[in-house]
Amino acid sequence: MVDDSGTGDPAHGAESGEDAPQEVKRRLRRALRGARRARYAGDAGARRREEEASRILAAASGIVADVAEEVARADRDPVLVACFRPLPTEADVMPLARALAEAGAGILFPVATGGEELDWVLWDEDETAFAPSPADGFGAEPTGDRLGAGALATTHLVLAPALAVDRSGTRLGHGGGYYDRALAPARVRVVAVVHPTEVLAAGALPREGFDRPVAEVLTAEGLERVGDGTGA
Ligand SMILES: Nc1nc2c(c(=O)[nH]1)N(C=O)[C@@H](CNc1ccc(C(=O)N[C@@H](CCC(=O)O)C(=O)O)cc1)CN2
Ligand SMILES: Nc1ncnc2c1ncn2[C@@H]1O[C@H](COP(=O)(O)OP(=O)(O)OP(=O)(O)O)[C@@H](O)[C@H]1O
Repeated sequence: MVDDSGTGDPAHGAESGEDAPQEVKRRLRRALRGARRARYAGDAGARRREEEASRILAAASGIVADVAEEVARADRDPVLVACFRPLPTEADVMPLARALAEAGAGILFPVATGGEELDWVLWDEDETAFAPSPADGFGAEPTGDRLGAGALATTHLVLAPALAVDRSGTRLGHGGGYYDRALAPARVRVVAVVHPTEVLAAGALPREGFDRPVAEVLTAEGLERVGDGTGA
């Protein structure tokens, strides 16, 4: 039934497109990106980010211990962890990536394919060069053999970038849908990594059918379970 009452019924706004989830997400992304630039751009922002990177590493000690245990248990293929090469105003996960590599994990980074999917490259700290991605907005990405778009299905853990996460487990990314697509077929522990102010109240972010919830969120303030902690 079409609501033409003009009374402010939420269904009315949804039907006219005003509060469609994609529109709400767009507005939230704009605000969150602005807040990120204000807090993390420039010299003072870079210092804040660097100081937070060591606290992110400390907060992730349980993750590093879990991965080290998995490495000790696994007697065959390498234990893989997907990470991301942070853009200058994203939370800096590189010290954590190095710690996970030292614990014996193989670290994957996403690369653009030119299409709707991401591909994944295995990182070697001493050998792998990062070069600017040919795709807009992707930042630097590693050069090297590509493992294929399905690589997350074989990972032990995915550290996912986000602009924000809410306490029901909904993750808001940059809007490409890349992580939602990559995670759709993968039953894997997903930990989003964001700045402390980007962990929002449950329900603050709209969730659509294809949005893949996360089980945990990692910030400089700690590692927090969100939703029911299973990523459901
Ligand atoms: N460090 C890092 N690497 C990453 C990601 C990330 O979020 N962080 N990605 C995570 O997926 C992928 C790249 N993400 C991208 C996501 C969207 C757009 C993009 O062009 N977005 C549009 C629409 C944004 C909007 O609707 O607000 C745009 O900016 O015009 C580009 C890259 C892979 N690598
Ligand atoms: N599993 C999927 N299969 C096909 N298309 C998808 C899937 N998931 C998301 N999309 C498409 O991607 C678009 C962007 O999704 P969304 O706004 O949730 O991105 P995001 O989660 O912020 O971005 P990202 O995952 O790259 O960080 C959606 O409008 C949808 O059309």
